[in-house]
Order: sequence, then structure tokens, then C-alpha cells
Amino acid sequence: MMKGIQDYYPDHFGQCYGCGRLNEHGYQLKTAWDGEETLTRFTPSAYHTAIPGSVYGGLLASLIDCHGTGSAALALAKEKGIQLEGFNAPRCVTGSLQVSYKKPTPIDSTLEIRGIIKEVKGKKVVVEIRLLSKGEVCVTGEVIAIQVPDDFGK
Ligand SMILES: CCCCCCCCCC(=O)SCCNC(=O)CCNC(=O)[C@H](O)C(C)(C)COP(=O)(O)OP(=O)(O)OC[C@H]1O[C@@H](n2cnc3c(N)ncnc32)[C@H](O)[C@@H]1OP(=O)(O)O
Repeated sequence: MMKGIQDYYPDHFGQCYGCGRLNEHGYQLKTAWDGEETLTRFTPSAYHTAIPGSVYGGLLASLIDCHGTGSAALALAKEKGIQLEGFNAPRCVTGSLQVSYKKPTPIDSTLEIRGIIKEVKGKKVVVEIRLLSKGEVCVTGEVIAIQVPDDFGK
């Protein structure tokens, strides 16, 4: 499995249901650069169904959510010139999440979730997201992610 920004979060940030590397019940998303874009992949199971043959929208929103915060963390690391090692990644939470379902998302294929960094301003990052199944954009979204301090949630 490819390494993602989430592998550089310390343990107490590793329990997120969407992307925590230590949450055995979660999706364990991995967000990494793919050129100028960010990329996460997720393979849905039959039980993730909404309407027959397509993926449940709430799940799709959560994929966009966690890929957005991971993308924002990557963008902040790049902006600040942080070489990722150990558990030194910047961490972000979701300030806002906007999702638009363009067409039903086929369930029998690995999904690609792609991010484009639109803005980095202080601790705020705006990420535009496309979610594709079988090469077609099915869902679009925008995440405004905010960097939090190391002791956030402790
Ligand atoms: C910790 C990460 C490790 C792994 C987890 C990954 C995350 C997974 C995704 C999630 O599910 S996170 C859970 C859902 N999110 C939350 O529970 C967050 C709850 N909200 C907060 O804790 C605070 O409101 C927040 C940290 C988001 C912002 O508080 P701040 O006091 O740091 O914000 P501040 O007022 O200083 O504003 C900074 C900038 O962010 C903007 N901003 C703040 N809150 C916003 C918001 N809610 N929506 C949009 N923009 C927001 C604000 O307008 C401003 O922009 P400008 O600089 O352009 O003026």
C-alpha cells in the first residue's frame, strides 16, 4: 500500500475513522501527491450500496472530507518546506465540506479521489475535489481545512 501523509501523524491523531492508520474499523485512507494533484484510492464493498449498483452518498462525502484534510496537510508541508519524517506532518480538521453528486457512482470499481489546492492562507487551506469511478467524475466537492496545534483534542 502506498504511504500517505496520514502515516506521518502521531498516534493520538491516528484514530480518525476516515484516515487514521490505527483505526482498524476505519477506511485508513492514504493521501499522497500525484504530480500537482493529490490522490487517494478507495475500493467500495457491496454493503456500501445506496441505489442498486452505486455507492452510498454519505460514504462519498466522508472520502472527500478526509482526502481534503490530508491534501491540506500535504499543501502546508510543501509550503513550509517540511521534509516528512517520523510524525512531523501538519494536521488539519474540516472547517467546511461541500459535496455535489453529479451522477450515480458505480460501486464495482476502485474510486479515485483527486484534490487540487486552490488556496493556502495562514492555517486555512481550500481544496477542490473530484471523485471518479471508471474514469468518470461522479462527485465534486470543496473542503476548507484548518490547521490545528499539536495538542488539539488532547
Ligand atoms: C487532527 C487531524 C488528524 C486526523 C483527522 C483528520 C480530520 C478528518 C476530518 C474530520 O472529520 S475533522 C472533524 C470535523 N471538524 C471539526 O470538528 C472542527 C470543529 N471546528 C473547530 O475546531 C474550529 O472551528 C476550527 C479549528 C475549524 C477553526 O477554528 P480556529 O479558531 O482555528 O479558526 P479561526 O477563527 O482562527 O479562522 C482561521 C481561518 O479559517 C476560517 N475558518 C474557521 N472556521 C471555519 C469554518 N468552520 N468553515 C470555513 N472556514 C473557517 C476563518 O474564516 C479564517 O479564515 P481567514 O484567515 O480567511 O479569515
